[in-house]
Amino acid sequence: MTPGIRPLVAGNWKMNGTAASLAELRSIGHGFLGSLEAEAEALVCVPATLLTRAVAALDGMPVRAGGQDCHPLESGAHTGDISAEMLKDAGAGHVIVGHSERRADHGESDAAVHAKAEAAWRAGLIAVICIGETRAERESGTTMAVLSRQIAGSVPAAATHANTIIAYEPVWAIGTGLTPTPEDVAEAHAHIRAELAARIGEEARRTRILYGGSVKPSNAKELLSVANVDGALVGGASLKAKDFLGIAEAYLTF
Ligand SMILES: O=C[C@H](O)COP(=O)(O)O
Repeated sequence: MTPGIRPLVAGNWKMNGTAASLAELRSIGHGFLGSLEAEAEALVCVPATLLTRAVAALDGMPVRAGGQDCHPLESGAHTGDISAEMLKDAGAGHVIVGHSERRADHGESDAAVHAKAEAAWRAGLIAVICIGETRAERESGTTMAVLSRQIAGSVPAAATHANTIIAYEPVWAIGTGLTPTPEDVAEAHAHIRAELAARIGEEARRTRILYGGSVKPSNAKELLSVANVDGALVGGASLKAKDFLGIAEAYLTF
């Protein structure tokens, strides 16, 4: 947690979900009404096929819907791609860019992620920029250097607390049930805050830095209480309302 920063619990449904999943989304929305909405903001980034229906399902509830990727350009001959403007038009408020699965599956470079973050801003979306080291990088002791390189390459210098959220996701912790120790999370988030300050100045103090990677109700309190952890980016556990709400409920205990 960071004094003065309102936490965000964000879900990433990845390539999961059909119309039948909207009931879970509505349960997430209902669950945030009242005491949870007082403590934290909520976002669920759904597949593009569900976005308009997700926005409708969450109408009147304190949970936003977002996208999972965008093309750098506004429109054009790019079969299968979706622009930030299209996500905005569908009702998104946020878009994830540079998730490690996209960096790996689609060869996205830091420069590509940088361009996507600027595209998000152009469309009026908040960019959730993902960074994080692989297992090999962790084991070779280069985690902090990797994070520095990714921030320098992926985060545009015009980033502000209002248009950007950083998500620290150690690649080896995603979907594995493994998590870094609280001490390791603290070290990484403090490093990210310092590197952001060097890049974007004062804005870094108010910019959210989420932790992602095997966050569950059982470890949420330990991870979310770490200094400079301003929320979570949740994959698998965001698919079930009970688990997602169980994670957010950590904020009722601080
Ligand atoms: O975007 C979310 C992350 O990749 C974390 O996924 P996970 O919670 O399934 O480990």
